[in-house]
Amino acid sequence: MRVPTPSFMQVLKFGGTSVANGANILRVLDIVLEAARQDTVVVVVSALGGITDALMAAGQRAAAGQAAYQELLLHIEQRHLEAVKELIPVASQSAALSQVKRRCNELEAICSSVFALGELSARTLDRLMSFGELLSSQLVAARLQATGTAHAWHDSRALIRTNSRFGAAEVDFATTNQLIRDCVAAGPQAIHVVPGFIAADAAGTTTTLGRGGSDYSGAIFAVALQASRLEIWTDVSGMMTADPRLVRHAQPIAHISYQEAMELSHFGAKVLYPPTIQPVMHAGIPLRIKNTFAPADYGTLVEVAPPRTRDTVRGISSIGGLTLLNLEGSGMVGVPGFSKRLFEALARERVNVILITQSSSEHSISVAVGAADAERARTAVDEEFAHEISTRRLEPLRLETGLAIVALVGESMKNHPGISGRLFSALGHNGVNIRAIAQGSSEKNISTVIQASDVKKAINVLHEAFFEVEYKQINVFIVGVGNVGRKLLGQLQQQQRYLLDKLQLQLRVVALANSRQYVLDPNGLDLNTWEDRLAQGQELQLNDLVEQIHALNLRNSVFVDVTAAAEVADCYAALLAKSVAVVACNKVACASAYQNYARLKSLAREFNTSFLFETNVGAALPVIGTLNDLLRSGDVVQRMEAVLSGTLNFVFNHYDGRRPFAEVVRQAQDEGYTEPDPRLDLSGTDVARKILILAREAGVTMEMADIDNTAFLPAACLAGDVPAFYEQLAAHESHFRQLYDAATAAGRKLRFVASYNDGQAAVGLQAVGPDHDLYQLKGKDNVVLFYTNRYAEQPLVVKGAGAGADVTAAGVFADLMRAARV
Ligand SMILES: NC(=O)C1=CN([C@@H]2O[C@H](COP(=O)(O)OP(=O)(O)OC[C@H]3O[C@@H](n4cnc5c(N)ncnc54)[C@H](O)[C@@H]3O)[C@@H](O)[C@H]2O)C=CC1
Ligand SMILES: N[C@@H](CC=O)C(=O)O
Repeated sequence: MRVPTPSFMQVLKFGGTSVANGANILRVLDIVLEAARQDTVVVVVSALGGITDALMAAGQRAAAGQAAYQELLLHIEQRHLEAVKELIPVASQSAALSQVKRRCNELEAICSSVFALGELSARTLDRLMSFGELLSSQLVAARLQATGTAHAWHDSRALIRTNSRFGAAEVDFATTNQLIRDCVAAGPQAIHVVPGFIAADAAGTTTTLGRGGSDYSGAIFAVALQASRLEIWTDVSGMMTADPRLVRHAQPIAHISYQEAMELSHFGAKVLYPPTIQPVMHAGIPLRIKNTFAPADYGTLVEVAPPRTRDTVRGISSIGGLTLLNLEGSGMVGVPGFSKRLFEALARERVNVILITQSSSEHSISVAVGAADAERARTAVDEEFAHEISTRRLEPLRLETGLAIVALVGESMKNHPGISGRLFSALGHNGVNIRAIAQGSSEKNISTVIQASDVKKAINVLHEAFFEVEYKQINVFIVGVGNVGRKLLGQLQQQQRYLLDKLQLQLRVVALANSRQYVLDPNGLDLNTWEDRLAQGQELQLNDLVEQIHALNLRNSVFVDVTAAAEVADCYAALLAKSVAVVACNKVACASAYQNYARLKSLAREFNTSFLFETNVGAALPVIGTLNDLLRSGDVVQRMEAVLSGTLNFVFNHYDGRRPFAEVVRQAQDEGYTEPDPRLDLSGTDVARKILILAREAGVTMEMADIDNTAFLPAACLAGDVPAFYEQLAAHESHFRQLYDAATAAGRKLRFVASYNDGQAAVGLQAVGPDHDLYQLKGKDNVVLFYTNRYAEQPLVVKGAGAGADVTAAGVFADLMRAARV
């Protein structure tokens, strides 16, 4: 790299949005005049935003015999005439207006020839497209003229010499440098205005430098003039850590090396046309990206040795619209020349290879190419290897479509172990499947090939992992807003600020549903107004909701089931299989067929997500967590004895014959301890589910039918619906009174006990004496006694409130935090 000699020349290039209309051009000229107070300035101008596309479309329409090309020409002319009127006082408009008219007449003539011939060659297209930059640069010059500012306008076709590769011409730098120096450096003016993008071949025929080529024109002028700097003025404040359209918290990168800028620009950071960097890098010219609409912003300085920052990754970028070509077969192993033939076949078809990866077994090579090239590539490669395919040494080329590359870029990555580990773990936790990986030995770029539909999620997840250490977004979908759900929402609302400030966690409730309706807002619902929003929500179809959760594909997604519904539990598998974490206080899934319970747990493991249900037993008490801790540390559960029903404990602690049994049960329901259907509590089913879940968590394969449930309710109480149940409880008051009196007479208390012993589980009512561990259990408390190898004599005891909407909601909240891996 050469150290440039001091120069008082700056090259400023302005993009299409910067010169989109008269008002913007005035901003541009403020910037130019400011720069010209110190240095000679070369102003490289792009076409007005949207004009190049309009010119191409006009040419294509004309070639297709569509007279409607004229509408586009009219539109192009109007845009420029309007700009003249905005820029130049009426009295002096006529010269500029007639210049626009003249250019547009030329344009019309070319288009009508294309129309007559029905053909648009690359050469003619270059000619057509050149009008965008010719017109825009002349507008800028016309304004300078009108304000009496000394300047010179030059036609870049006389200054930049290229070969005749129309559409992406290659520059002859030796001739170009001389032409530019002779013309610009020799001129007395402080401001030189030139059209970007266009050039000419040795015969003087118009060529173009590729889409985005105005940046490249800027670099060509900067190098030829040995400018002190090149500034690319655009509509964003520099290169960003990620595409701001995809990542809300993307930040401008203040300093970046040429190499990193090159990597990022190749990988879709559209602010800079990739070929721009190479020439200025070799000439050692600093390149600055600035925002025309926020000129005070620092922007991005591309330089040799940017200052070190704590960020090892400089930016994250992506390219979409890719197809992976997979060449596989045992015939390649140990045989030199296969890759050469593969790449030659692709090169013959002018297929641009974007990424290459080969397994060390040499059994397969994967190559990412643009989707538009894929079928041509398939034909070329299958023809090249026709013999090997027919003899089954190779498989026909296999194509995987709908892919994209997401890449981490940063020169410091090579000095930091663990970058790829963080990348894979962040993507893995979010169910982003990596189809291929490439990392050069220079470690400036780690590229992953993933499904295009995962790009937004992947970039956000990686941005959080590498740039937002202090900030993580959790997206929550809550189904069920009854007793517990409502309390949960209240707790989330109350804690949202705390979570953000203290844990740097942005917890967003994206969807809410009850049995009838749901409301979904990808930006998160306001928890102060959720009831109104839900009341105006859409009719709930659970499958639709699940599909929408998949389609949104938000990072760190957690589905929370606060219902008692089997159909909601039936959704878990589909969610877990897409790496959406599931938190449930609904016990249906874990108490369903063992096979289903085991499958859900295995899906969570397979898809690297969480299935959490601590509140299934003992509400927020750490029962399942404690059991898991015992097992993980190698202990073995021998026996469990427990009171697991808050409702039944409340009922037997409050019933003394003075108030009817039915009334005490009603109170338990009113206080929010019972299941939505209280018959599940009173019948012992809820307790049977809980001991089943504990036994399963302890490693036992068991079904509901294996649990011995000694009911204490007369059968008639369960014969009808809930109102009938209460009527029957009242009708059988003497039965309950008898149970109570018998226990009291013996100095005992009634407890509904769940027990597990050596693979057998049972639930039933017992009258326990004062020396029994369960005798003193107050109110709605639950207790679990774990007898294990380590806790053989005295059990490990977990005890406390085992029911109630508030505590249950808190337990769900805690699981939610665990699922978010906070
Ligand atoms: N209350 C407690 O102490 C504890 C309760 N639980 C569990 O919490 C869950 C919820 O209990 P509660 O809030 O008392 O029930 P609830 O009856 O008050 O509320 C249930 C909610 O689920 C909704 N829902 C019902 N079926 C639905 C469906 N098919 N699709 C979508 N939404 C549906 C309802 O509209 C309602 O919003 C139950 O599974 C219960 O076992 C767990 C531990 C303790
Ligand atoms: N209905 C249950 C609530 C918790 O699971 C109970 O009473 O314990």
